[in-house]
Order: sequence, then structure tokens, then C-alpha cells
Amino acid sequence: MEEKEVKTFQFVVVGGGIAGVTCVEQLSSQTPCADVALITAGPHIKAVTNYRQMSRTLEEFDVEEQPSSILQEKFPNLSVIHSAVRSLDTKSHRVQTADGRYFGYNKLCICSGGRPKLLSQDNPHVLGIRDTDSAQEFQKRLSNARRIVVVGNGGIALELVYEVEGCDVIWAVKDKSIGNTFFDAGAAQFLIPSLEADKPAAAAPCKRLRYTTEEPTPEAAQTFTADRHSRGGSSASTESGSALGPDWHQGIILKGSEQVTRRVSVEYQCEVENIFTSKDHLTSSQGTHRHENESWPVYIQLTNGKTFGCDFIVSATGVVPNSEPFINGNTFAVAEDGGLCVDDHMLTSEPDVYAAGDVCTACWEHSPLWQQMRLWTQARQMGWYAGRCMAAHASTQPIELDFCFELFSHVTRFFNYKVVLLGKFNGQGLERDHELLVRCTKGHEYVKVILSRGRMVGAVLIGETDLEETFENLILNQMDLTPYGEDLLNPNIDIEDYFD
Ligand SMILES: Cc1cc2nc3c(=O)[nH]c(=O)nc-3n(C[C@H](O)[C@H](O)[C@H](O)COP(=O)(O)OP(=O)(O)OC[C@H]3O[C@@H](n4cnc5c(N)ncnc54)[C@H](O)[C@@H]3O)c2cc1C
Ligand SMILES: NC(=O)C1=CN([C@@H]2O[C@H](COP(=O)(O)OP(=O)(O)OC[C@H]3O[C@@H](n4cnc5c(N)ncnc54)[C@H](O)[C@@H]3O)[C@@H](O)[C@H]2O)C=CC1
Repeated sequence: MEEKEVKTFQFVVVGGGIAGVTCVEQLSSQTPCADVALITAGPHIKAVTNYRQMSRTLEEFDVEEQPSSILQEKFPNLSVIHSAVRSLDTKSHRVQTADGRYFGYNKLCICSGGRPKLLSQDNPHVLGIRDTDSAQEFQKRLSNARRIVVVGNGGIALELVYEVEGCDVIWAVKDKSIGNTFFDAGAAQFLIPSLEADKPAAAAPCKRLRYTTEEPTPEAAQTFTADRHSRGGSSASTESGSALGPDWHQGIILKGSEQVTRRVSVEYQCEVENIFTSKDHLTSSQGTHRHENESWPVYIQLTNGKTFGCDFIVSATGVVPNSEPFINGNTFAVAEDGGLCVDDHMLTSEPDVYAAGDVCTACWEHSPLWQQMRLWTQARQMGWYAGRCMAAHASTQPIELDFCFELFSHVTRFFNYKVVLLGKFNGQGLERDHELLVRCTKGHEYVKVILSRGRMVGAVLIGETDLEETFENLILNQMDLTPYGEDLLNPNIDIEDYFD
């Protein structure tokens, strides 16, 4: 066999998203004499800017799309190669790119991210949102749309139903309440009025121990109409670009073809039964469709028996890790969700191959207060830690799991509220004996803490509560809070002073 020309680097990182870029930044600065290569499919890279540590584990930053020359100017030992990795041979320690070149490595980190897990791969009426191109396509299609159906109940769906205007939105969720990847039914109930036209009634604090909420029945649908003017000043392929950054929707106009109002109808506890094109729909003999005079490009039939015609469907149904080009021909341990399994040094099951960000699945024994979610905070933390591990292993130095994996923390915005999630914020994996304390003031704040055997193990803070640092400390120090009882959430007690 003809011997190919192979350029070998000490460190090769694949992927120009947050995980990959943070990893090469760490490697290039920690080992300035080593040759480092970043191989990425997209023309741009994602850089973390304005990084701010808000507390021990909470962090905020902006994400900027930049030309890769900025990175190369900063790190003379870094080469950026713009091509997609097509295959990996872990035995010979080399990768092949789409343009036919081979690159050797001593240590490799795979940070190829994920792509939308679409309801249908080849239906042109089903869109996913991941990178700049897909967001632009969505914007273009939306500008002519009168009605769209959003399927999914996580981050993207929550953002879209709030931001889209000038178009009817049917929101199909599998669950009993909205936003189930982030919230329980109580928080969902707090947020729902933000989709309505009327301002919430005068704020009145309420506090209850164990709480119950009325949930919609399986057949239930709720419609929320908001006049734009009444809103508070709110601001798929394996070679897709990097995932969008914070506030991605603020730079683009998410407006349909209709004027004036936003109208969101939520269809609870249903999944997608079938998707028909207009022609199929008209010739279909099934009698379950809701008959409408209008004709639509596509029809979606839900498991609750309803069928909706619409201009297009947004599949906001999660992420699939981009692991295929690396798996073929190798013996990687792959998790159930398709991610490359990594240990507590971000090492995969193949020698000298690390992985970080959305492409990997954290397979080490987690701290009782941490879980993986495919978020940019975790992509940054994993990329940074993987870079440190690679450098430490190259010089046979010991390294311990970073503190950021002790406690899950996430800060974001939904429906124009600040949202902070800490620890086991939804009681994930906890025994049934855990207790919830909730304080909510309609339209102002929602505070929930999860206590297990008197210790705080998680919290959801919606609104400007200013409680994140105190609660983070209480979770980290695992103090017995039984003596404080309900005073923990007493709005008349300044909790910061209380625990000084
Ligand atoms: C619309 C949207 C909104 C989001 N909002 C938030 C939010 O508010 N908060 C939050 O925390 N998270 C959010 N996320 C999630 C967050 O963006 C991701 O978890 C994070 O960016 C993942 O980073 P990554 O580097 O692992 O992957 P990616 O950003 O997907 O980067 C992967 C990189 O690898 C490259 N690549 C892929 N395959 C190959 C290959 N074979 N060869 C070479 N290069 C390859 C790609 O071109 C890309 O540069 C959002 C995601 C989306 C889609
Ligand atoms: N502010 C934030 O923190 C944001 C984070 N993100 C992240 O970006 C990534 C992509 O976002 P999403 O696609 O919203 O993923 P997600 O993982 O947040 O939510 C996926 C949702 O789709 C549902 N689902 C899955 N398969 C389904 C099916 N066949 N039918 C109906 N529903 C189905 C799930 O139950 C879940 O509610 C995620 O990692 C998410 O965490 C996205 C937007 C905002």
C-alpha cells in the first residue's frame, strides 16, 4: 500500500466549538513548545469572551464566532486545519481529513459536538436549530410562515415559543408541563403567564412546604396569546458548524408573516404519530385529521388524535453526539446516548484519545451533586480540563478531577427571567424521601430547594433572587438545615445574614 505523507503533532484537537477551542487554548498556553493542531470542519471557531466567575461553580461568559487567524496569532505553536475528520485509526495514531490529508498525533482530543436529533432526517419540512446556517434557514422560513409546530420540551423549544412572533405556534410536549428538562410542574406554572396577554395579578408572596400543582390532562391544550406591546423589554449534518452562542436569537428577527400578536397553543402529553406532506394528507384515508379549509405544506399528526397543518415543523428534540467518523474501525466504549465514554481524565477507552463537550458522555462515578447536561458551561469546563489532563499525562504529572465537577450549576434565561439551577435541581436520582420547599411570588420569583435528610442538595432560582451564592455554599457544605425549618425560605429573613 502506498505510504501517505503524515504530518504529526504532539496534540491534535478536533472541533472548533467551545470545547475544542478551550482545549487548544489550554494546551497551547500550558505547553508553548509543543506542536498543537486544531482540525475543524467549519470556517470559524467559537471563542469564549468576557468570562466571569459568579461564585465557586457558577460562571457566565459570551461566545463569539471568530476567524481562526485570531487563535493562531495568539498561539504561535498552533496550526488550524479547516477540514472535516473522515476517519481515525487509533492503532497508527492518525486521522484522515475530507481533503485526503493524514495527521498523526501523540494525544488526540475529540470535540466534534453534536447535531440535532431530528424527528425526520430527510423531510424538508422538519428543521433543527444548531449552528448559524440552520438558524438563518429557520429565520428565512419563518418570515413567510403563518403557523409552525414546535416539538420538544427542552432549551430550544422554551426559547423559541417565547421569541417567535407574527405566527401561530403549536407546541407539542411529551410531558404534563412545559420545560421538563429544566423545570418541574411548579416552575412551569410560574413561567406560563409569560406567554399570556394579560399582566399577572398583583404579586403576593406565597410559601408552602410540599406543593401540588394542577396539571393538564393528556388531551388538554392551552392557548396563550401575547400582545407584543405588553411584553417586558426582552431583550444536520456531521459537518455542521459549532452550536450557537448565548442570546443567539437576539441578533436575528424571529418573525412570521402575520402581524401583531404571538399565539402559542400547548398540546400536552403527546408525541408525533406521523408527518404528512400536503399531498399525502389530502389523499390519506385516515379519519383522524382535524379538517381545515386551508391547505398547508405539511401536516403533523399527534398521539392525542389531533392533526395540524403548518408551514414547517421545528424538531427541538435533543442532540446526537457527532461520534461516527471516530468510532468506525476502532473499539471505543460508546454510551447509550451515542456519546464517547470518558473517564475522570476525559480519556476514552482508546489509548491517547480524549473527548470533551457534547460528543462525550461522562462515564466516571459522578459526585452526588453533579450530572452531565449538554451545555456550553460544561463544554468549556470539559475542554479546559481535557487540555490540562493531556498536558499532565504528556509530562507524566498526576492530575485530579477538577472542582467544577463537584456541583452541577447552570445560569441562563428563560421567558426573560434569570434562571439558576444548582445540584439535583429536579431531584434527579434522589430517594423518594426528599423534601421540597417552595417560595413563589407571581411574576417576580420562584425559589425551590430540595432537601435530602435535612441537607440541601439542589435548587431552582427563577428571577432576581440573589440567593445563588448562599445556596451554593449550603449545598457544598452539606450543613444540616433541619433546625431552620421553613425559615430557610422566609421572605422576611435575610438568609445571607442568617448563615454568616
Ligand atoms: C440553539 C441553541 C441554544 C443553546 N443555548 C444554550 C444556552 O443558553 N446555554 C447553554 O449552556 N448551552 C446552550 N446550548 C448548548 C451549547 O451550545 C452546547 O452544549 C455547546 O456549544 C457544545 O459545544 P461543543 O464544543 O461540544 O460542540 P459544538 O459547538 O457543536 O462544536 C463542534 C465543532 O466540531 C466541528 N466538527 C464536527 N464534526 C467534525 C469532524 N468530523 N471533523 C472536524 N470538525 C468537526 C464543528 O464544525 C464544530 O466546530 C445551545 C445549543 C443550541 C443549538
Ligand atoms: N438556555 C439553555 O440552557 C439552553 C440549552 N440548550 C441546549 O442545547 C441542546 C439542544 O436543545 P434541545 O433540542 O431543546 O434539547 P433538550 O435536550 O434540552 O430537550 C429535548 C426535548 O425533546 C424531547 N423529546 C426528545 N425526543 C422526542 C420525541 N421523539 N418527541 C417529542 N419530544 C421529544 C425531550 O423530552 C426534551 O424535552 C441541549 O443540550 C440543551 O440543553 C438549548 C437552548 C437553550
